[in-house]
Amino acid sequence: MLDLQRLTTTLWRGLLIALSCLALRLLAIWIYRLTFHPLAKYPGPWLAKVSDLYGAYHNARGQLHIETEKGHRRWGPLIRQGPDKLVFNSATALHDVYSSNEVQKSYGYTTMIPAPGAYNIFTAVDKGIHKHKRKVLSQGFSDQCVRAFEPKILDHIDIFLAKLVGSPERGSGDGEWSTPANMTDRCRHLGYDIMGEFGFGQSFELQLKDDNRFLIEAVTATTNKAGVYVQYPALANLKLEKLLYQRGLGMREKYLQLMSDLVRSRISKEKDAKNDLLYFLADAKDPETGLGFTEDEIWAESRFLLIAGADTTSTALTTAFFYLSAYPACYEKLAYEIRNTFSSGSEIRSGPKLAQCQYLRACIDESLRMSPPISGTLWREVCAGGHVIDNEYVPAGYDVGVNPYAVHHNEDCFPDSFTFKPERWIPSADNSEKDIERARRAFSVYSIGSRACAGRNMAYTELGDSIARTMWYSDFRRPEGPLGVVGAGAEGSREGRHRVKEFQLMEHLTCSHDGPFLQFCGRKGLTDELFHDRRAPPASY
Ligand code: HEM
Repeated sequence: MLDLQRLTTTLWRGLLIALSCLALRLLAIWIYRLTFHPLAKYPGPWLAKVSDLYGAYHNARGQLHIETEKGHRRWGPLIRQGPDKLVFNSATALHDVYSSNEVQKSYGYTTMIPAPGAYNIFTAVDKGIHKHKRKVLSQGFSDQCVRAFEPKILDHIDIFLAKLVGSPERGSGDGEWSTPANMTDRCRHLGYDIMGEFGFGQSFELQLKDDNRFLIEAVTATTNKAGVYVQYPALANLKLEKLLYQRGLGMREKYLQLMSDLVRSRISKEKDAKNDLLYFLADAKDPETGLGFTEDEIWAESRFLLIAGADTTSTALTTAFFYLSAYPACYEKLAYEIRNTFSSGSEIRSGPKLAQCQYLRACIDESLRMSPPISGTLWREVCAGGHVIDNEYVPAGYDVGVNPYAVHHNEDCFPDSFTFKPERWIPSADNSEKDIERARRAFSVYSIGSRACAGRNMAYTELGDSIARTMWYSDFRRPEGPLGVVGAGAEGSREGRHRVKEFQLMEHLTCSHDGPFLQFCGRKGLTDELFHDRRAPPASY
């Protein structure tokens, strides 16, 4: 009995000593990080200086972009946002970081690798591996490939519009408005269907039926988890997703199965059956080395491409609908441009007429500036020898970056930055070429340099066609009442969520959002061609 008591006391003592040692070690690390650490002199939130928990916590809550923007306003253009991380806020820093050879993608990206060696173009930190992947994949993103694919994009957009307008009768222009539709859902379904076809030669048919709509929840769970681990890579070892994203991860199994079936069935088809991305992945070779992709690599790329292409573009489209419905003068100006440039809806496709719609392009860029679909800092690690960023020397081994949301709301680059002003992208008496050049230099929605977005051609084609065709065939507006403000900031909310004309993004790796709800009304005599061959669009919404 006495022995048992003694044993318990010894165990408790041991535990207490172990905990005290751990606490002391942590304290010593924190004191070091706050005082002697090479980045100790930089300002920033206290928690960020001592631990990456700061970034993980705010990312999990979808608000790290907002905290970063607020941080710059409080502490200036250079802040410490993790024990080993610096975030800058200027156009010069943007170019110094992302166009430089002295940095590489940060270690955090490797937490997204599903199995050792299974890199994709996005997660490959090694510059040589990336270069090979980029060369092979870029062939599938060429202008020529996107143009060849455009008729498919247009088919999906016409389904999107037919379902929004609802019926050909509503195209009578008699002011009968559709029931409000949540544009987050509609644009996601459109974006995934287009990407299914572009990537794998097969639509997921999210617009038409709900069988595969679980994909969106599965991808969201994946990006939410990845967003946290990129901020705090050590957390990946704890496998917290089993606790935090249980439902989404259940969906993930179904998603992996669906993707795996898709990839297998596509690979087994004739190689040149269609010019989709899988064709390039399966068959194209690096023009210099003659090397292609293995089946594992194809698998890793296709999973990434779905997220890269569908999630981002659908957020961009939703955002454009939000701002156009929030700024009636911009809506009118765009409607005028589209309705006076084309003579029929089917004429709206890439070509000289669409290219001449400069207000359309300005609206797209301004939406992307206001609410970038990738709003988080894209961390880069400084390579051996260190690197000078915006006149600041950063030693090797530290992570650096510029936050797209913050730099897009830097008043030196974008005056009146929280107002949607497409005019800032167009030369005029009030807006010189120099002003536009300054804005362009700080525009980082697709990032810049060798790791910049490979699919921006495709994104602009999808966005331009969707918005122009919507403006051609229909009018849209926000409904009265509470539905009319879904997705907007609210007065009285915490700072950063308080702007009623700003679309609210929850930043993870890509972004989640809700709304806006919109009503549609077909333009008189114009919607018949939309409903041609689809008299009864399935009423599955
Ligand atoms: C508005 C829509 C889009 C936005 C805002 C966007 C943004 C970005 C950004 C910021 C990056 C750099 C990521 C990093 O450095 O970690 C990126 C990379 C990439 N994006 Fe996009 N993207 C969009 C659409 C697309 C589309 C439609 C595709 C494909 C069909 C695509 C394919 C890629 C690929 C392959 C990369 C990796 C490039 C590399 O590392 O070499 N993106 N994108």
